[in-house]
This record gives sequence, structure tokens and C-alpha cells, in this order.
Amino acid sequence: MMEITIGTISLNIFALLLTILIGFYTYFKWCFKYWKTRGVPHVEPTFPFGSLKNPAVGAKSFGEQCKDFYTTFKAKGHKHVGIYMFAAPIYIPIDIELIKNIIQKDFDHFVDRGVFYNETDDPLSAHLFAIEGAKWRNLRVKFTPTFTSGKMKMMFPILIECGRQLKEAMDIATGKNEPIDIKDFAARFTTNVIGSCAFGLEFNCFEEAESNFIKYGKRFFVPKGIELLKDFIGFAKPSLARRLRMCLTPKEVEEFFMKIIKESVNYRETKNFERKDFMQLLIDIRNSVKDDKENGIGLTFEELAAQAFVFFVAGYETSSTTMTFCLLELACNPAIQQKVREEIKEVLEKYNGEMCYDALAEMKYMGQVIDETLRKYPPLMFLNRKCVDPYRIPGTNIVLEQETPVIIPILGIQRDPEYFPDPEKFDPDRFNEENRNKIIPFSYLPFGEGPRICIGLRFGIMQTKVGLTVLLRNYKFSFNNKTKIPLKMDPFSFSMAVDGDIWLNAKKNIENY
Ligand code: HEM
Repeated sequence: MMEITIGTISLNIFALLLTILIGFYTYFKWCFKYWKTRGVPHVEPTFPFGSLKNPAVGAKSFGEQCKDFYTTFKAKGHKHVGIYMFAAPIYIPIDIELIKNIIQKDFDHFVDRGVFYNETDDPLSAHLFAIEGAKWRNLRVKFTPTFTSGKMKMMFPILIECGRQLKEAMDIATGKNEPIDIKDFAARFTTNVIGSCAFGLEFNCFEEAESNFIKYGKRFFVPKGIELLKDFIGFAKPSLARRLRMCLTPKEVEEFFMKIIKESVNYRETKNFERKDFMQLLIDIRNSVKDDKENGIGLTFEELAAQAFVFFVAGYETSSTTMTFCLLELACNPAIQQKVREEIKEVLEKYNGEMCYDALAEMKYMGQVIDETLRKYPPLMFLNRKCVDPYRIPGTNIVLEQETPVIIPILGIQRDPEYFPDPEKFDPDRFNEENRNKIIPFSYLPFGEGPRICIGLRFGIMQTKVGLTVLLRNYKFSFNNKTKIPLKMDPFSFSMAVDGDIWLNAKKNIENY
């Protein structure tokens, strides 16, 4: 009798699961007609991943797959392509004019990124990168003066100190005559810089085997288990994730950052202490908003914390990735490396050997090398936009519906031989004074474009230049037999990231100046 009951229950559960599966399958099949009925060329979807490869079999990252969609459909002469992420349709423009319209000319139709944020259940997610509409416009206007060259100069002493710590740590590591995990060094350096500027805390990540900032910063970017699924839902259907009251910031990450930001704000407010950094600028904005009774939209502690957090996550990973790929390419191209080193020598001699803001601005060739690194390895491999107002695609009868997610495939565009001949070649001369003017507008987008362009662009370049100046002035980099070439990219990362460590030899530069 007992056996029959268990058997019946199992059968019922099986029948229920089968019904759910058939329900899902039928729903997905229905969704998969979306692009066909609208006459948009599309990648044939399969259940359940849509146009994407099964992430469990370790295919390619989302950004790399978007590059492949771009390349394949451009080769067929298409101006755009529709894909499905699970059941959710996503629009990918290919034609450069179309891209320009979306991110600049017709920006009012695409003001939002459409990425997940949830002010109530996940306060750290409600930052400038994610928030939408009027709230974004208001905050963007308030934050723009925070990133002027004057403010960058003001923060420069913090960067000098972080550069000193980087050199000290490299001296110790190279003294052991062992290869350097350059990805780890770059991450520690930029974490020191951004951590110090965004949270107002002086700390030295090089002194601890695993600093909490590195630990929780990495933790934020490397989702585990069920978090991966939550991230995919948050990416494909942010409104659903919000309705389900999801929190995509891991709890321990939220607790850690909320605590240190609270301590930093309290300390300054109670002790009347001021420091020249982003945190101070955020506190000043908060106070001026409080006083501005007529136009003030208020900046709660949670909102302030979310902005400090985004400066950290948007600023440390992007610049450390840039430094890492740059050093890797320089190790592979010793002549280019030497040319940068000679420029550093020549410029710093004019400034009595002192690194300063104006000296960095004079390092034009280093600027070209960074530009080329950002072309070949854009830290964000794609831009997101969401259609907020129905949009007829120029020259067609196709109308993008409100809420349609749009992806601009930066990696595909920047490795397109039509815009950058021989795209796999690392060639900083593409960005010299003569060639720079020949670059087709909107074919080079490492910082995005239009009103939602990266607000931290200047700061990102500045900290990358400081790191490279310190390293290339004092060391020569070359491949080690632990350097894994060709690079294997992390298939689970939404940003440009190598799977595992990157080892290089760093030899002291004996012609040190
Ligand atoms: C090499 C360094 C960096 C790269 C390559 C980079 C790249 C980008 C890109 C591609 C976007 C999206 C732009 C768009 O959608 O059109 C973006 C947005 C943003 N970035 Fe950066 N970034 C860098 C450094 C920084 C730094 C240092 C900060 C802050 C200190 C920062 C803060 C932001 C913020 C807040 C946004 C959102 C802007 C908005 O929506 O109004 N970034 N970044």
C-alpha cells in the first residue's frame, strides 16, 4: 500500500514537472517567433538558451558571442540582427549609422540601459550606471563636475601614493626572481586607487595576502551557483527580477561596502574632516542637495553609497583589465614597449623626474598604446540600451517596441577589418595624429558614446597612465613559460576577462631614470 502511494506521488511529481516543461517549451516556441514576424534577420534559437550557447559547456562569454553574431550577419550584408537570450528578444544593430542613431541622434528613445537595479531590495544596485529616466538625468548633471580635469588634478596626490606602493611591492616581488601575476598586481593597484578615492580610506592592498576590497570586489564580479541564474534573469528580464524582489549584489558584499561607507561618512561628518576625493564630492553634493529646497531631489545615504560603490566597481576592474592587456601586448611587442619607456624618460626629464598630471598628458605615445589596448580588448565588450519609446528603424518599416533591449557589440565593431584593417595586430599607430582623424565615428567605443558615455573616462586613463609609468619606467616585461598564449577568456564573465592568472617576467630596468 505504502509502495503504491510513494509510486503514485512520484508519478504525480513527474507529471507535474513534465507539464511545467511542456508549458515552458510551448511558451519559448511562441517567443521565438518574435523576430521572424517582424522581418528582422535573426539567429535561429533553440530551447532553452535561445540564440546563446549552453553556458554549462563553457562556450564563449556573452560579449564574444555578440561579436560572432555581428561578424556573421554583417558578412551576409545585414544591417542588424535579432537574438534571443533564453526567451527574451534582443536587438543588435550592425550598421554604424544605426548605432550612431541609437546612442546619440535618437537618444531620447534609448535613454536607459535596461540593466537590473532594485532600490528597495538591493540598494547598492541603484547607481548611475543602472538608474533610469529623470533620476539618471538629474544625478548625471550633478556628478559631471566631479570628473573635470581640475578634480582629477586635485586627486593626483592619491595616485602618486598608490604608484609608490605599486613600485615597492614590485621591488619585493622581482627581488625573488619569480614571474609576476600581472593581473593580480594591476587589480591591487587600481583597487588601492579607486578604493582610496571612492571610499576615502587609505589602505594598501599589497600588504595583505588577500585584502577585503580585492576579495569582495572579485566576489561581486564572480557569481556563484544560483547567483549565475539570478544574474542571467537580471540581465535578460530586469523588470521580472525586480518583481521577484531579487537582490543581485551578494549579501556579504553589500554588508561589507555599506559598513565601510557608513564609517567613512560618519567620520567626516562628526570630525568635520575633509579629503580631496570622490567621497568628499559625494558628501558635498548631498549637502548642497539638502540645502537646495526648491530643486533638491535628495540624496539618501543609500543613494550616496550606491554611487561610491559604482565608482569602485566601474573604475577598478576596467582600468586593471586595461593595464593587464596593455602589459601583455607590450611583452609580446618589445619594440613598442621600449618606445613607451623612452617617451617616459624624455617627458619626465622635463619635470625633474617627477610624475605629475601635466607630464602624463604629454605622454602621447603611451596614450596611443592605451587607445589600441582599449580597441583590441574593450573592458566592456558591449553597450546596453533599452528602447523607452517605440522606434521606427530608419529606412525600414520595422518598429522596435518599448522595452526592447539593445546591445551594441563593441568587440565586434572594434575588431572589424573594415574599420581597423588587420584587427588582431596590436598597432598603436592607428591612433597617431594623422590616422586618428581617419577613424570612422562610432567605430571606436571603449567608453561608449552619447549622453551616457563613461563619466569616469578621464580618471580611468589617468590611473592607467600612472600605473604604466611606474611599471615601465622601472621594469622590462617579457613572456614567461607560465604565460598562457593564446589567451582563454572567462566564459562566465560579462566583461573582458582572462580565465586564470597572467604571468610575466619583470626584470629591473637598469637604465632606470
Ligand atoms: C579604462 C577605464 C574605463 C572604461 C574602459 C570604461 C568603460 C565604460 C563604458 C563602456 C561605459 C558605458 C558607456 C555607454 O553606455 O555609452 C561606462 C559607463 C560608466 N562608467 Fe566607465 N569606464 C572606465 C573607467 C571608469 C571609472 C574610473 C569610473 C569611475 C570612477 C567609471 C564610471 C562609470 C559610470 C558611473 C558609468 C555610467 C555612466 C552613466 O550611465 O551616466 N568608469 N564606462
